[in-house]
Amino acid sequence: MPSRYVMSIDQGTSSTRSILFDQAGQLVSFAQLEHSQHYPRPGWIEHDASEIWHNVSRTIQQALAEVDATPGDLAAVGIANQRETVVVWDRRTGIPVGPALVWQDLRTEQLIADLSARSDAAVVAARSGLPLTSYFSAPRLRWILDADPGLRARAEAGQVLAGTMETWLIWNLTGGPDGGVHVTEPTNASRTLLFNIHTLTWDEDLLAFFGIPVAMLPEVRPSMQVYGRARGPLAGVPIAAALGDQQSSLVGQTCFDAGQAKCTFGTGSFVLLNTGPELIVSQHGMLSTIAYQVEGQPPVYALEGPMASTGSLVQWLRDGLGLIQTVGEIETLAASVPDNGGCHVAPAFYGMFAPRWWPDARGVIAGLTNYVTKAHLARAVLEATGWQTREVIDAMNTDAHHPITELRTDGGMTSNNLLMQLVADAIDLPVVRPTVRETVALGAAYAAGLTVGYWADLQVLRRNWHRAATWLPAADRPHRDSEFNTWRSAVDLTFEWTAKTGQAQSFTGRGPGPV
Ligand SMILES: Nc1ncnc2c1ncn2[C@@H]1O[C@H](COP(=O)(O)OP(=O)(O)O)[C@@H](O)[C@H]1O
Ligand SMILES: O=P(O)(O)OC[C@H](O)CO
Repeated sequence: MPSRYVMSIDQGTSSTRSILFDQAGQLVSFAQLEHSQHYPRPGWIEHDASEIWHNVSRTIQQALAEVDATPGDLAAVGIANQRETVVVWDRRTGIPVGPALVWQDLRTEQLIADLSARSDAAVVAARSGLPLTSYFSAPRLRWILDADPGLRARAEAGQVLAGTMETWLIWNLTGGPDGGVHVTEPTNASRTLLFNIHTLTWDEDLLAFFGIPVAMLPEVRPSMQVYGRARGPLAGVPIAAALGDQQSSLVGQTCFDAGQAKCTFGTGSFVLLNTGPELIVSQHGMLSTIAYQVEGQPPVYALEGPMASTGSLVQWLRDGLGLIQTVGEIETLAASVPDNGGCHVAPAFYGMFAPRWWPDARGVIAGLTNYVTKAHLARAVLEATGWQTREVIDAMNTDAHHPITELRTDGGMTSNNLLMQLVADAIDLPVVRPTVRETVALGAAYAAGLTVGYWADLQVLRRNWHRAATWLPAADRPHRDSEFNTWRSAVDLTFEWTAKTGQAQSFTGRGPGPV
């Protein structure tokens, strides 16, 4: 009997989902488990990699059980994962040597400041396509090595292994200490600061710059390739693709052509623009990254604009301020007023990411009068996501040769129709939501299914994509531009505040200027 499904494992920042998709790209079963977030000190965020692996195993079993499927019903499994989070583990026991350090973790700020001051620091952006910030993996790996005196020697001897989440999961899925395969692929490798995006290899100079022994790093394979066959609950199923979760949603949205773009609006939000075979070096604070690589083919590149604080602000209104009971309530509250009442939110809770890369900036609410109510504040929070998206899209359209003509969207925030309209207004482009919302998981399923021939080609996948709703921009452009400029002035204050007061944990003094 032909295989009925492809499984996708979406290992995200707050939860893990295992999902089965059928040939039409429709979701047929779904299992999800959250894992703990550990905050041992201000700015530190850790995950327990063993808990995550346990959750992966459980959700696989639940997703299969929901439709009475066995591994024999699966053509392949693909993995999409939170990027930049790193874990180091013992090759012989499979036990992590410490917590996984999460992509939002800021503990390496001082290390970054020291490295940035070096005369050879320019090599980092030139080879990796990324600015030297604490967002990416290498400084965290260095921190782990420095924190444990015996660890470097064990790493050099190949006794401990390092990886981002897809590497950890593939190693465990293929047997762990008993023959596990230690691999990564370019979408994840290109987020480490150690990977040369021109040659698609670990870069000797970058390894030396960060002091990372290559012996602990995984082998880099294409994003779409059979890495091995699973053992355990997926026994025998080919593990046929891995993609960083944001690149995975680009694939799930079938943005296969240069000029196609998507934004995933979640805790943070991420715009990716497919730039085709062309590696574009941004002059405006965007990241150059790999979109995906099919086995035997050159990579497809992308420009990316990550925004650190979007959905997390909505959670803050709920949990920090108690202004709403559920995140969904923000829409009704914000829609109860026609505008922001003069108030603007500059969302630098974890610094500002693209296009500014101001790690030390902290949030500002500007324009307060006693006319401003919680409804205005709620509206300003949603607008802040729209304005950040506009900054990113404006930058991409200046850098890229194929301008963005519409934005495909997914992620938890897209259930908010008012937000979708505010984003369309802000970017002055149509915003589209597809019928299948689990596009991160769908992308990894598509990638794995393509590898094993479950789907014939990209054209078949394009036909699976269907528009559920479209928001067109409102006409009042002069008013919009004036509001955007006012918001930008509020964002400028976020840097000035820290510069003048030294309020951040470790103020590095890096601010306005080239990335
Ligand atoms: N109706 C809504 N309006 C605004 N924000 C929302 C809404 N529903 C969910 N969110 C936000 O979306 C985020 C969760 O989205 P999700 O895609 O599941 O995130 P992640 O993958 O980053 O964990 C949360 O930060 C939450 O505040
Ligand atoms: O797991 P998510 O959806 O929060 O995405 C995290 C990103 O991959 C971080 O770069």
